Amino acid sequence: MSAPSPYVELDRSDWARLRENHPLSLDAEDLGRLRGLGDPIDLDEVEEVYLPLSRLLTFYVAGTTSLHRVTSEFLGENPPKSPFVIGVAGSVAVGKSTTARILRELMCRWPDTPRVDLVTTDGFLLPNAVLRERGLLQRKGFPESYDRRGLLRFMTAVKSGHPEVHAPVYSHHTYDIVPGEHVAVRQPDVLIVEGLNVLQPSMTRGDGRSGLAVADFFDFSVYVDAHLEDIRRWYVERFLRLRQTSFADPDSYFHRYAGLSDDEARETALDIWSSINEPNLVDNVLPTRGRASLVLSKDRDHEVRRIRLRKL
Ligand SMILES: Nc1ncnc2c1ncn2[C@@H]1O[C@H](COP(=O)(O)OP(=O)(O)O)[C@@H](O)[C@H]1O
Ligand SMILES: CC(C)(COP(=O)(O)O)[C@@H](O)C(=O)NCCC(=O)O
Repeated sequence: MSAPSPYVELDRSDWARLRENHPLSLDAEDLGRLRGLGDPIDLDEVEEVYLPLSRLLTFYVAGTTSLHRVTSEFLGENPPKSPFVIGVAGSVAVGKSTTARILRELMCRWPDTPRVDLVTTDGFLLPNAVLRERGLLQRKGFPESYDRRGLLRFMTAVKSGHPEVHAPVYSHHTYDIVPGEHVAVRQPDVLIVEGLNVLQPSMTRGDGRSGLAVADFFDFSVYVDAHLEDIRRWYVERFLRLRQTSFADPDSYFHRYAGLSDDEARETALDIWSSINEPNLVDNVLPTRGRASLVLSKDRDHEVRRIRLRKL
């Protein structure tokens, strides 16, 4: 007998059947807008992987809403509407942002969840000046490089049904927090929170914190998974592509990399990958995979091949 697991595992074709003939309402143009740089996702994948997931999520939203109603009736309260919160986790360069954007687009087309907001946790990174002061500039993306208390306060306010909650904004272009800018979250039906570390357990009690973690506010979570060697390759390929796009702009923090030859760019990307992103993946991100409600496993071509859904 195989070891008991809280997950049920399906291959893509079995999972795809769970779509139950629900029509796909996205077209190639929508997908072009949602796809991240270098992500080859096609409409078949949206139809076979993300459409069944959005259908499952509508059931979860309904179930969670009734559960909240029961609690409110028990307490004799009439609390403000609390959004259904979905966390999307995984490595740098695995394609979390594409997953999050597609989920958003599909979920807002279901009748019960027309308002879906998306927030990325990079807005809660500490500004470069603070990272520098704390000796953390080479640790961007590690749990300690975030304003974790700020992120927790944000989640608590959103979940409490606060009419308007603000999140700071990060720019990949300037590689820093954008001063004075924010995104506003105004009581959506669903909030998707995407980021490397969203499934991290709470900070230790010794830090004098509440013991709560961002993930405690999730109603559902997705971990986007792939083999480390594949993600490393995707990171390097994206870095090579960024030379022609983002890095080409003189205002880009990475502009100094725009003129690198292919070999030099590959070497630089591998250096950043192996000194920052791979250790963070191995030490902090991957260990949280077992906390996700759903794990999407990609093959070497970026295609989702296997789906694990938590049933316990
Ligand atoms: N240096 C960069 N300049 C511009 N955009 C970037 C840069 N690095 C990453 N991005 C973009 O930021 C988004 C998030 O990237 P990342 O954190 O690696 O997560 P993922 O690839 O899993 O979505 C992606 O859409 C990616 O294309
Ligand atoms: C901004 C990030 C830390 C991701 O943040 P997230 O939204 O996942 O919290 C990451 O994309 C990043 O830029 N890492 C720094 C190392 C690098 O340039 O690859």
